[in-house]
Amino acid sequence: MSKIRVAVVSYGNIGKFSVEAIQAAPDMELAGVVRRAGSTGNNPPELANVKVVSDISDLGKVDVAVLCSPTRSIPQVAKAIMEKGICTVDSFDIHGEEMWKLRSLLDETGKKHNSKAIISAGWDPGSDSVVRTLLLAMAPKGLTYTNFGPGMSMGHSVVAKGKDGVKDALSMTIPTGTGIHRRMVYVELEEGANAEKVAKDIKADSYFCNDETHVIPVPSVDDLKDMGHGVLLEHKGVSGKSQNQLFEFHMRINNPALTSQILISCARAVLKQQPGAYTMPEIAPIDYLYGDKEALLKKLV
Ligand SMILES: NC(=O)C1=CN([C@@H]2O[C@H](COP(=O)(O)OP(=O)(O)OC[C@H]3O[C@@H](n4cnc5c(N)ncnc54)[C@H](OP(=O)(O)O)[C@@H]3O)[C@@H](O)[C@H]2O)C=CC1
Ligand SMILES: N[C@@H](CCCC(=O)C(=O)O)C(=O)O
Repeated sequence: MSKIRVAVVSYGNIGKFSVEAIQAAPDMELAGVVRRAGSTGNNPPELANVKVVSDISDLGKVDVAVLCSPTRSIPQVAKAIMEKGICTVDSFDIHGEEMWKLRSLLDETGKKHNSKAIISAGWDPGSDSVVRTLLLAMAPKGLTYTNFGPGMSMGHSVVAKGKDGVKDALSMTIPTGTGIHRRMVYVELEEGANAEKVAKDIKADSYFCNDETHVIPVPSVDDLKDMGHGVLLEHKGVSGKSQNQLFEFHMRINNPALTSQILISCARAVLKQQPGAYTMPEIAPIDYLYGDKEALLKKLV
C-alpha cells in the first residue's frame, strides 16, 4: 500500500517534532517542509536531506499538511491549503467561540474544495477534549476541572514572543487549583525595549488577560527553557442517579513531542473522513491508529 505523503508547514518546536513523528510512522512519508524563507533560509542540519520550499505546491503530491504555525495564523494558512484540495491538521489552541469560527470556516472550505481538516488537535485542545467528552458520558452531571502544569505553554510563549521588543519568551503555566492558573512569563528583551510597555502588552492580550500574569525580564530565556508540561483533569459527578463518581486523568509530558504525535495520528484519521472540518471528539478513535481495524478492535475492545 502506498504511504501517506505528509507535508510539515512551519518549522518551529512543533514542526521539528512533527517531522520526527512522521519519520517514525510506518504508513507515512515526509513530502517536505514548507517554511516562509523556503530553501534560502537558515535551515538546520537535520533538514539537509529534506525538501524545503516556501510554497506547498512545489512538493508534488501531498495528502495531508500538518500545520505547525502560530495559532493566530492558522485560519489563513489552513484555508489557503484546503483550497488546493489538500487535507490539513492543526493544533489551534483558542477555545470556545474562536475554535467554532475556525471549524465553520474550514468546514465550508472543505465542502467546496473536496478537502478535510481536523482542527484544534494537540493535547489541549485535542486529546484532553476527548477525555472531557468521555468523562461527561460516564457522569453527565457534575464538575470538571482542567489543571495544567506546572509547565511551558507553547501557545502563550508564542504570543509573548510576538510582542514588540521581545526577543524570546517562556510562559510557564502554574496551577492554583480548580482550573485556575497563574502565568509566569520570562522575557528576553531587545536592546532598548521598554520593559513596562512589554509587560502591559502581554497582560492585555486575550491569551493572558483573564489570568494572574507576571512578566519578568531575564538575560537569557534559553537558560530557563524546559518544554515539559502536564495536566490533571478531574471530574466529580453523577452516573444515572448515583453521586460521588470521581475520575482523574493525569499526565506529565514533553509538550511538543505529544502535540506532534497527536497531529500525526490526526493526519492518518483525516483521510478517512468526509469533506469538511472536525474536532477530535467528532472522530472515531480507531481512525487515529495504524493497523488492521479488526485486529486492533479484537485487542482493544
Ligand atoms: N493544542 C495544543 O495542545 C497545542 C498547541 N500548540 C500550538 O502550536 C503553535 C506553534 O508552537 P511552536 O512550534 O512552539 O511555535 P514556534 O514559534 O516554535 O514555531 C512557529 C513557526 O511558525 C512560523 N512562523 C513564525 N511566525 C509566523 C507568522 N507570523 N506567520 C506564519 N508563520 C510564522 C515559523 O516557521 P518558519 O520559519 O519555518 O516559517 C516558526 O518557527 C502555538 O501557537 C500553539 O498554539 C502548541 C502546543 C500544544
Ligand atoms: N495549548 C497549550 C497546551 C495546553 C496547556 C495550556 O493551555 C496552558 O499551559 O495554558 C500549549 O500551547 O502548550
